[in-house]
Amino acid sequence: MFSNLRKFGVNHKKISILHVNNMCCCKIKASLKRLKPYVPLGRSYSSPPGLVGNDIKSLHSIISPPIAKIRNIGIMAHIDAGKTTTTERILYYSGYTRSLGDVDDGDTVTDFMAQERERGITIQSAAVTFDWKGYRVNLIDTPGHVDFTLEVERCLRVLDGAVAVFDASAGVEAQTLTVWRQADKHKIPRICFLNKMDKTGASFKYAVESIREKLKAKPLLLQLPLGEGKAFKGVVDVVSKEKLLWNRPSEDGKDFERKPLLETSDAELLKETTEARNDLIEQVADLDDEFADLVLGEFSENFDLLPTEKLQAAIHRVTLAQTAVPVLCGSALKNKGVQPLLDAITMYLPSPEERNYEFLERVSRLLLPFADQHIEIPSLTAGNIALTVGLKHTATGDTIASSKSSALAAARRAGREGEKQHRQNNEAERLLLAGVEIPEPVFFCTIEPPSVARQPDLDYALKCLQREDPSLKVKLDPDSGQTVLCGMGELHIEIIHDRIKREYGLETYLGPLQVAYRETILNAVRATDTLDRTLGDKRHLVTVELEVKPIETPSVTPIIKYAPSVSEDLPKVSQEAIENGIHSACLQGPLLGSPIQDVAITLHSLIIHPGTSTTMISACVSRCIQKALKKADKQVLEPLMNLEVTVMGDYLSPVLADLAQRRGTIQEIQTRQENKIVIGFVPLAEIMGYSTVLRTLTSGSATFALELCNYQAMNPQDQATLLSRRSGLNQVL
Ligand SMILES: Nc1nc2c(ncn2[C@@H]2O[C@H](COP(=O)(O)OP(=O)(O)OP(=O)(O)O)[C@@H](O)[C@H]2O)c(=O)[nH]1
Repeated sequence: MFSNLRKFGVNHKKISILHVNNMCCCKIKASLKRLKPYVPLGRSYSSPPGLVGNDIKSLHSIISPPIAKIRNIGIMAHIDAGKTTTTERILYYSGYTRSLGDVDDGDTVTDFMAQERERGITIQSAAVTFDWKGYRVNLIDTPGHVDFTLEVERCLRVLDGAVAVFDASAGVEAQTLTVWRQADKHKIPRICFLNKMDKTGASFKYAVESIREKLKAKPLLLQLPLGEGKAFKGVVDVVSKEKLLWNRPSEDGKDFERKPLLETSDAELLKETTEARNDLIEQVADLDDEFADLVLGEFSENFDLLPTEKLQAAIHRVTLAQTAVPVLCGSALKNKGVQPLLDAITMYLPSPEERNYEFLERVSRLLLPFADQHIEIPSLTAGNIALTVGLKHTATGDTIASSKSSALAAARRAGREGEKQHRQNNEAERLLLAGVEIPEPVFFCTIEPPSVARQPDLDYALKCLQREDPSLKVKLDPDSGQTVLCGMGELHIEIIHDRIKREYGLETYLGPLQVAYRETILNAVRATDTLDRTLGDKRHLVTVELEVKPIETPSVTPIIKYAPSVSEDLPKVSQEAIENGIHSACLQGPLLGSPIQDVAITLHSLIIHPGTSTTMISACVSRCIQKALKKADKQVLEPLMNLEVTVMGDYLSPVLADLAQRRGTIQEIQTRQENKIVIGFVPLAEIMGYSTVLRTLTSGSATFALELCNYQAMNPQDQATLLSRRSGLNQVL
């Protein structure tokens, strides 16, 4: 079957012009190597629906469904909420797999990287495509761990909708807030799935309240649970007033009963559901004028007569407008509630045509993703998600346009809009996908190849990994010449190290993991410098006078200003040379060699002897800034993390005592059933290896989430300790 497909790909050399909204979302690098017709790992897979023999018609129908029937969605959540398990059930019920994968057994489809299977977590997003009741769903499972936030963001920008999965016993957790904010930024319509309803402590009411309070979202309760914790056996569909019970003997949850609620047998439940439905109708009518007219007109006397389809259509519009979020519940692990979630995805989340993209592209090779398997396809219509290979210069966050001129035009328009700081005209937004916001790395360490001869191999591996993951930064230490890896967290760097070994066959050595500090100054200083060199028969002479001063508003890059006398007739090349000099000087502060931030630099005077090279101008400016910085009162800034620890009440005291020793600040302690949620801040330097300590302190019962809050000034005592500790290390780095 697959060989037929490939033959088809080859016979259709004329590659179609494509209208796609993004081509390079996931795992492109791996695709060529992994184009295998058979699936390893002993899992049983069904053929992608519709692919029978060499029936080209059916092939067309699977690769080109009508755009209204396409759903591009992501699954997002806090770590361990159950995204991968839910995805596994989705793939099974849609007929994509023939057996149920299990995160805990390490045999899921979407967590296919070795590191993901070993650790039971998602690291890289995986895309899969399946059909459900005549709809094509392109689904991306995104990671929940905070170290991989960028991976989530790069996916969100190509999605038309998302399912936010929650642990129903925990409600909204720290990372849920982060991904929710990211989805807000990309204006992604969402539905919520309260998973783990079978877990002891699961509470539908509590989880819904936390969505309302913490996410400031309006939940639309489309279902009510039938039982909670061990008693959870199904759901009530509030829209259609039916009960859905998974009490059949079949273990896999494929078969379930769907029955209308009856006055005779379910009087109490029917009453409760009718009330919930009436509330839902009122809520939707409040948000949608078209529906309000209908409800207030024909059906004002009796909401029961309101047709289900009308209510569903209104919920779809409200979801698309992002004025409310539908909420469903279930237990992916116990195989309950996943099919209604699939129905809701197709019914309430938008198709690409409802999301207003306009794209035109030409690419040489197209692949349809099935997690780590890929099938070559000849063409694709607008609104789909597919992969392309062989792009040498693109990196995560790029938008591919049809031609250089249209890309330039789009970039110009986007630039103009950026300058205006408002977006009344949405044109650029439609032409350019929002770039990903790359978080600043907070950790770094040196990395060395097994031998000097393998340095080029290491450089190549790091270059490829960086294109895939821009939150990984690589730099060269100017003093030692060593390669330095900068990443989002301990786990992030560990995984990169592991990938270099597995995917590029290089056994590298990592130096100790260090916190990425920053530096600033506390007072304004002026400095003058002259550089006078004769190289060959040419004299290079520059004299610079400048001022460096601290600024209130945080700014990672220096603010550059010119005194009027300098700016008058400064040639563009000299200006570029000056700015290069400023930027390079600010990369290495005088205290720790860390980047300088929150400063403004004013150039007061500049005398350039004719014939002086731009390199010499940059060098003189850079040296003058270094001189000024040395004279100033200096301050180390350290990364401060938002910390949320979930701990059983009995273990609260040792956790608090430990945090006090780590220079932690506690903001709030909340109660969530029998758990305490400790919310506060802690300097990153104090929290390295925290998971092991927390496990010991709480007998493994606590979990925590960390996220960069900001960079804050260290107090003089801590700064002095750090400087004396690092003075030896600075010789090396
Ligand atoms: N009780 C219960 N456990 C569940 C349920 N769904 C998932 N789990 C368990 O929760 C753990 C995490 O599940 P995953 O599916 O890996 O969660 P995830 O959100 O994909 O995790 P990351 O990808 O690492 O963010 C596993 O041990 C699952 O077996 C559920 O419905 N009920």
